[in-house]
Amino acid sequence: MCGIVGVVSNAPVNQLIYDALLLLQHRGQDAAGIVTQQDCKFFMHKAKGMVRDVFRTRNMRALPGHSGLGQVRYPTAGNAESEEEAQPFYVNAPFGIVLVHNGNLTNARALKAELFSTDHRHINTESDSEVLLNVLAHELEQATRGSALGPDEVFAAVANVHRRIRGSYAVIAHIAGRGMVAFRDPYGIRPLSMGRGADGAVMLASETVALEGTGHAPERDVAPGEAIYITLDGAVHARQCAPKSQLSPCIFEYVYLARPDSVLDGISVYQARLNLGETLAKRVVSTVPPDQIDVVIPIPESSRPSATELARLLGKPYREGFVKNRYVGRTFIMPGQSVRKRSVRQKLNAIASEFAGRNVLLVDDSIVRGTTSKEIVQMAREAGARKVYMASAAPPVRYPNVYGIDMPTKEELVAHGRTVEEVRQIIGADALIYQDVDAMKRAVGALNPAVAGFDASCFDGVYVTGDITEGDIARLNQQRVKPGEDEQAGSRLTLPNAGVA
Ligand SMILES: O=P(O)(O)OC[C@H]1O[C@H](OP(=O)(O)OP(=O)(O)O)[C@H](O)[C@@H]1O
Ligand SMILES: NC(=O)CC[C@H](N)C(=O)O
Ligand SMILES: [Mg+2]
Repeated sequence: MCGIVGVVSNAPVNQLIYDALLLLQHRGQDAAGIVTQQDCKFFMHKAKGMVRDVFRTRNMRALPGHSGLGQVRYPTAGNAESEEEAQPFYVNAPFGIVLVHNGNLTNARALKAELFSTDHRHINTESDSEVLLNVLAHELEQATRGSALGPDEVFAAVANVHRRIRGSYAVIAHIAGRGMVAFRDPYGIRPLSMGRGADGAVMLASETVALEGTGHAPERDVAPGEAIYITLDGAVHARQCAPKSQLSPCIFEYVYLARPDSVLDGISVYQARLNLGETLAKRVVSTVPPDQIDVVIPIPESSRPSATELARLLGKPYREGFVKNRYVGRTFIMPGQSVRKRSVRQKLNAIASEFAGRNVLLVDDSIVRGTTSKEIVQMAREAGARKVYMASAAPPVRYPNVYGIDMPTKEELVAHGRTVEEVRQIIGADALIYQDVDAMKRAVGALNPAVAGFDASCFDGVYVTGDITEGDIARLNQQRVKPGEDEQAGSRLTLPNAGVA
């Protein structure tokens, strides 16, 4: 996951995009970028780092114009270390296009070869998003041979993009001097919503929190397979561009990725987490007799809604036993296991009085590598807890994700190939209670009957696009550039980071 935003307005948009990116920071902490457009020229600044660190006043001043895009990156393809892979990406022909992408293409390598041999396009990074931009550019070029660029040509191009690319993609692209096009993959794996400001500005963003937080009333989601084309005068055109589509969003958005105050595809993330707490309560009761639990303690931040509901249903006090250092980011989306491990202790500290002599039920939204739960169980014991039970609002994470969550190999997942009892021993808890896969799908799905199903592949190994083999998973992992490898690769041309204008 990454966070993306695009806006067409009749006033300067640089601050608006910055504010929206701050509201999407939880979706990507590695790099950030903004591009604006004025008089058919793009102005861009992007770099590694969090939004606050990437943009200084001088950078903001150099982003004029009434339309633009932004992105916060959480790398899941290519090279996490590379500044060049920060988004937006730019291509000069046809028209001049910039693009931001949330998701992960599963056929990027084959497309890269095809782009070179057939379309004669050169890709200069390892990023799947640069591949995606070039496919779109090629298809726009084809669609406008002999005709001017209008909604029909844009939609024809997007239809061909759907034909060529595989995987997950929520995309916003800006065509210089013309308009902005947004589209989602035919399963709607990654989210994308549209809203409108009182002044008529149209904004697209990964989550409704970015719309609301910048004064844009959420209007609707971009449908799976649909494309929306907004011309620079603010006129909105929409068309279904995929031959077949079926709304199957990534369930991990509701479990962990999205902010609880967002509504994605008609489902309140907060309510989804409450529901998960409710179904988890039933599992807890059948595993640990309630009279053996003194207190329910959440592991901040994402588990709080589930933990409150769980405590309420068990009739147990809900207490804050861990305090989060708000200046440390989300640990799961940090690159590299050693930094993640160090960050858990930097991020969370126990309030000893909440643990001393008590049987505590710790609640987290999910256990992925087990980094957090292992540390936390130990911290609870060090703080004097008598018994430490652990409950996860999500089922065991057993399979790699190929759609934009950084879980590339099964070996790194603590529950892969292990029984619940084996995981319990590893994290050192006195009991471990996981959510059930079907119960999770029912708990979230009940909130919008229009959702056909979910991509829950990291829990059940069923990949919603239906075309993923073990070999694909291994190949996708191999294609990622690990820290340190890029320097050895050596000869890649380094282009300037900013200022395509
Ligand atoms: O088993 P692990 O590999 O440790 O991953 C799971 C943990 O990571 C996430 O927390 P994170 O600190 O990223 O964010 P949060 O503050 O939103 O909970 C998630 O909420 C779990 O606590
Ligand atoms: N998680 C994402 O959405 C990442 C987008 C893209 N695959 C990248 O790695 O930059
Ligand atoms: Mg957490």
